[in-house]
Amino acid sequence: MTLLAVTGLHKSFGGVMAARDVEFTVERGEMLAIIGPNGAGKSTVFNMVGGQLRPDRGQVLLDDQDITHASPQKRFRRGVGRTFQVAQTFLSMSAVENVQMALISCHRQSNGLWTPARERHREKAVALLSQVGMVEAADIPCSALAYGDVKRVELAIALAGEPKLLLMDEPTAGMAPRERAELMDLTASITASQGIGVLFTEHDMDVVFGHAARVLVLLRGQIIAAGTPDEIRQDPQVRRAYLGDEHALERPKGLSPA
Ligand SMILES: Nc1ncnc2c1ncn2[C@@H]1O[C@H](COP(=O)(O)OP(=O)(O)OP(=O)(O)O)[C@@H](O)[C@H]1O
Repeated sequence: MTLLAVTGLHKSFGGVMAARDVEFTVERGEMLAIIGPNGAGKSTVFNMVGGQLRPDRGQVLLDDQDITHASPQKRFRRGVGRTFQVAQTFLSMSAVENVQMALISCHRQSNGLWTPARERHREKAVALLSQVGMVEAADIPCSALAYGDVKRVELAIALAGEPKLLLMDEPTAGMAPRERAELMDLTASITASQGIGVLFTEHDMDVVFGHAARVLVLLRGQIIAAGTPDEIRQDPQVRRAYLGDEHALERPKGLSPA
């Protein structure tokens, strides 16, 4: 069964049609990237899947269940996890405490329990940090970690919710090129092995073409192409959309779409 099925999504802001008739699917273990020039509608589509925006029309199905009008919290409980452009960790808390907090919140145990908070879910939190290669930094405050390491902790936090679908909003923003590839390799191996579907937006074309199984290209709210990275690279309409530069999608680094 398809994990995520989006059909006929429309959203307009006043006279601006930010998304029109957007349709796509994400399978278990698949990484789908949404790309497009600035203002193409990527955030709008992303936020309609995450529940931050309500579509004017259309449907979002997760595991065949209609979540079109569910709140972000309800989607989270159904298995939609999310990471943000700027990492959302508590900087004064250690890496493991951040993951423990996420686990406590997932189990809705914020108060009234006998176990001191610092011990709750510690074992599970350490296991999650180990998955993202951060176990040795478990007791270091996030404020003292390199940004790339904070992003790994954030991935562990997102995994604490045991998502079926992970939404990643520009996951590598602000990171050095090598760290970007490492974070995405890690994400790909964890999500593929656990059958988690990933939907991500990204401006770095190395990340997109190096890590997405499929790519969706938006232009003025509409999908103009969908396919494998190779298919997208060869698509003439996509090439035109990127600055009219036919080599734009071949550049090794730092593509800035129009
Ligand atoms: N809350 C809003 N109110 C009015 N217009 C909006 C709003 N959000 C988005 N838009 C408009 O909808 C269109 C799509 O915007 P969106 O932010 O989804 O694009 P994007 O592809 O994510 O762009 P970027 O790459 O710059 O983040 C743009 O024309 C934008 O100005």
